[in-house]
Amino acid sequence: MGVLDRITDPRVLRGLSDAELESLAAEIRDRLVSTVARTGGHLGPNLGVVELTIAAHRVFDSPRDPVVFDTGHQAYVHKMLTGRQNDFDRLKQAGGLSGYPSRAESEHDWVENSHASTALSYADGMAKAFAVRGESERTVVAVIGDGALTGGMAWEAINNIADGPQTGPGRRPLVIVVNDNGRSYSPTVGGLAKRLTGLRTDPRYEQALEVVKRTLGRTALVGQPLYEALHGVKKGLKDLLAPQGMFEDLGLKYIGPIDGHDRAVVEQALIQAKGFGGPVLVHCLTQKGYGYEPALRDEVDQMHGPGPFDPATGRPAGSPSRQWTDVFSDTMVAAGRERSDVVAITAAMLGPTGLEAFARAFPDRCFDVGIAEQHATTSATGMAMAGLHPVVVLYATFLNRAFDQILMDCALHRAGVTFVLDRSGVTGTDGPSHNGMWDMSILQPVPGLRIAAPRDGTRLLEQFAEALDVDDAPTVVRYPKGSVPQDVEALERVGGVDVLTRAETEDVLLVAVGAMAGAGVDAAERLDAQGVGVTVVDPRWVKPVDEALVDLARRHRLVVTVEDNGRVGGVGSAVAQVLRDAGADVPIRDFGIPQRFLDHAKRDEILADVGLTGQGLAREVSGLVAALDSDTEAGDDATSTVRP
Ligand SMILES: Cc1ncc(C[n+]2csc(CCOP(=O)(O)OP(=O)(O)O)c2C)c(N)n1
Ligand SMILES: CC(=O)[C@@H](O)[C@H](O)COP(=O)(O)O
Ligand SMILES: [Mg+2]
Repeated sequence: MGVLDRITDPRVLRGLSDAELESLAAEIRDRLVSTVARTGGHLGPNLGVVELTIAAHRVFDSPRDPVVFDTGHQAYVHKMLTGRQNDFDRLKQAGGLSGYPSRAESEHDWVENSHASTALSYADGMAKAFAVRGESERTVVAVIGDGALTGGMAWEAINNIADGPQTGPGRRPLVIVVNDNGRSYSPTVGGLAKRLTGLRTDPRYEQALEVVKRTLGRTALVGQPLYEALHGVKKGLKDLLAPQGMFEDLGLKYIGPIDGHDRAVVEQALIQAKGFGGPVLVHCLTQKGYGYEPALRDEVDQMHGPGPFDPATGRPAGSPSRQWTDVFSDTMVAAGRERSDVVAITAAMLGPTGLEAFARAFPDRCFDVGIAEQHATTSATGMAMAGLHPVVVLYATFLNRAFDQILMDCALHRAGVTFVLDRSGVTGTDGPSHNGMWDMSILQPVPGLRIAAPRDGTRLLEQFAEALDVDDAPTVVRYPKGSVPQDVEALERVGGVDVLTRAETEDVLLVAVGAMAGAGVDAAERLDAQGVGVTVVDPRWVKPVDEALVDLARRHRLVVTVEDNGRVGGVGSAVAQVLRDAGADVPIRDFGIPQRFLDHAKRDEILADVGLTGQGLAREVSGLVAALDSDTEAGDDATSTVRP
């Protein structure tokens, strides 16, 4: 039985010897590599926080002292130390452990969403609550990466935290642990990163670490006295310790920089920080992928989030088929060659969004703004105002936080900005906050904005080109995670709508949005075998709704829409509204993702579970047609049965 198996509760950590703690760290790393090699997941980030997570759980009393992880992708070690090590082998599997903290899994998990730069705000709120409740002996710990620190919300929180009372009954003990590994996926960008990274590249960096280590190790001081001691000893390195000045100028106490892989030093720093009793920032220097050579050697992203891989080499297991992202990557490079006004913007996700090739080909026309989707949107609007056609490439779910910028900055100015949303629809194993299931709902009210949902790679290329030709309104092109399907050729085009199948009878008009075309065609074949005639169409541009759908609808007994987006306020709702406004009295039923947060599982498992498959759709539509038939026989109003 190893040490890890004995950790039934984080308090057990306090009784371990240094040797046992060393062994524990090694066991955790082995478990991380062996499990993630099978399941896929955030290997690099978690290898980088083994020591600091052990230290945090030895010094603080979770869950009474909340330990909050920004983004949460680096909480696997926390899960192992809070009694879930034996469930770890089912990481990210349906019914298994979530890849992020989960309140349903453990009282030690406070925050479960995985959108970056939020931890300090949660922590600020918790610290304020403890002060109001007279529980200022509780300390809130927030672990935040250098990448997440490039998100604006983190600075809104720091502005508040630094302003809080440092002592007395209303004090708010809050320890910010900056896990600074110098990277998001790729090296972290921006002025802040340069100040933080400056430490690593300056030859006096080792001296700084040594100074802090000696001071921490030698003194029994805590709180203010320690702080003075540290400050005084380091003042000779003041210009090197730029981050210290930056945070202190804001009124935030700063301890560091320290070696985030030296557990004893991290513990001493946390003990001193805890003793301070107010808000303190502990700056840990770590390496993403630490302790696993293939990750450290991975120059792309230090195995930030690999799929299954060979643990001996770190190389991917199997060869992935062509992904939607690959098609976009090639399309974007071609567009860059054709038009010098086309530029790209990424929010710290150059690789995952397929922009690396464009960045290599056009280094001066590709901008990484850090994890800052709101800034990306309005900066792109500025670019469009000044004569460029910017392409902002995000995961669909991360667009949510830039809604006001899209509405009030981009659309209000009719700016020709193109948003490319990868990971739209159900993503699956990354859990509820990563599904791209809201974009075609939240963007419906945006005046002038247009949305394209390509059904395959060829249409992605076509519709992206059409989007680039729009210079007086924001355009959106959205596609899902995973392999790009075989092309689905159209029989004809009616207005802007592609007709994909025709039948002898025009019973059902099935409007299949984007990647749902395959399921729509499959459903049509199944229904045809039951004698139900289905015309499947792909609207291509789903906003605004193409008027051609009205005439097509009038020729059928029933209209069905299907989209890889939330049902509420989605394309189906918009089509129904257009049909109503046109007086097209045809029953309509819309299919989409139900309005709930989806537990993690594979994309196909979830799509089957919510009925967004050919089989599921055929079953539902068959029932609707049968209801129409019985209504017709009974002479009832045919719409009474199927109107939503
Ligand atoms: C709002 C938002 N944008 C983008 C992402 C995608 N993302 C997940 S982790 C990550 C990098 C985080 O870097 P850092 O905070 O330094 O943590 P590390 O992985 O280095 O431990 C990004 C960009 C996200 N989760 N949330
Ligand atoms: C934590 C985070 O937001 C990203 O790392 C995300 O998990 C990547 O998702 P993909 O694996 O779909 O690229
Ligand atoms: Mg980082």
